[in-house]
Amino acid sequence: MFIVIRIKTVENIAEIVYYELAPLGFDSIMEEETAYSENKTIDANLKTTWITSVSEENYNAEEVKQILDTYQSQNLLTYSIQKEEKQNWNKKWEENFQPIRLEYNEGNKIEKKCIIRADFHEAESDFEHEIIVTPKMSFGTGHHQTTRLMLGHQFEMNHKNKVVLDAGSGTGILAIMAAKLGAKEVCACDVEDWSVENSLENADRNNLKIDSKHGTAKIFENKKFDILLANINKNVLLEEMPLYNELLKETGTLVLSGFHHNDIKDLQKRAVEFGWNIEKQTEETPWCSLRLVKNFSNL
Ligand SMILES: C[S@@+](CC[C@H](N)C(=O)[O-])C[C@H]1O[C@@H](n2cnc3c(N)ncnc32)[C@H](O)[C@@H]1O
Repeated sequence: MFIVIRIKTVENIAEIVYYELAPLGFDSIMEEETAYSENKTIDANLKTTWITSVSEENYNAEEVKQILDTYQSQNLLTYSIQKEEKQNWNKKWEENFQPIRLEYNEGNKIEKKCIIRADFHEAESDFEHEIIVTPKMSFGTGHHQTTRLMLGHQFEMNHKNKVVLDAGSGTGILAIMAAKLGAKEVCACDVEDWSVENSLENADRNNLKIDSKHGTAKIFENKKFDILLANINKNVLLEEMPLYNELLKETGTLVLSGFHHNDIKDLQKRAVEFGWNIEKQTEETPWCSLRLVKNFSNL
């Protein structure tokens, strides 16, 4: 059984509250029963119902209540908490979600890099890459800033013949991109079994093979990777950086996202402790990402 929290608030507050709940084991936050049509502009000031859940075993009632009550006392939200079976609260959105088109300005030319769409959308052949996803309960459709930040790094990195790990795969979107960019072996893991299942289904949808397992990156402790992608959250990243360090080859690249601008210093500090160089840092406010490479002068 799951503890399900419904929060009535505007989009920005929902994101901020989720940022506090994620380290307590909550999965992604999604809008319940809201279907955006192509013609409807999304009103970020509209109060809608947001839903997030945590398994009953991981639920810390006191900490959760403290977080939610702080926002409620400022009239920023109202909330309810219930025990429920896991189900696809995302269904209505999933049936209507709009494709994400990743286009970049290259001098005076627009580079149409990737379209992320569902199988019910028309194909658009002018994009260099295409990813087809049915997200169900999993995170990773390109609608969130952190996914786009991760993909942005991937487009700039050489994946040819590389061994790649997508830690915290959600839909498997980053793993699928790695395979499309020429990786010779792609592994993925997630602590939620529905995400493992979903990543395998999505890889299949894109006619690709990935080795997706249930668990943290530790499940691949006997392998070494050229590229490790981890879009999770600040606390997990800080805790697992020693593990990522172990899993990466000496020439490896680590790409991280899932943290806010205010927390970037903590991650940079940790990276320096491990002798990593910051190759690139990107931001889609308030979310950030870091691309790290091992510092050869420290070896
Ligand atoms: C923000 S989503 C990222 C999904 C996708 N990779 C993307 O970039 O859109 C984070 C995912 O990490 C998973 N997760 C959380 N803690 C984890 C851990 N310690 N190890 C592996 N996966 C974890 C969650 O279940 C969730 O699917």
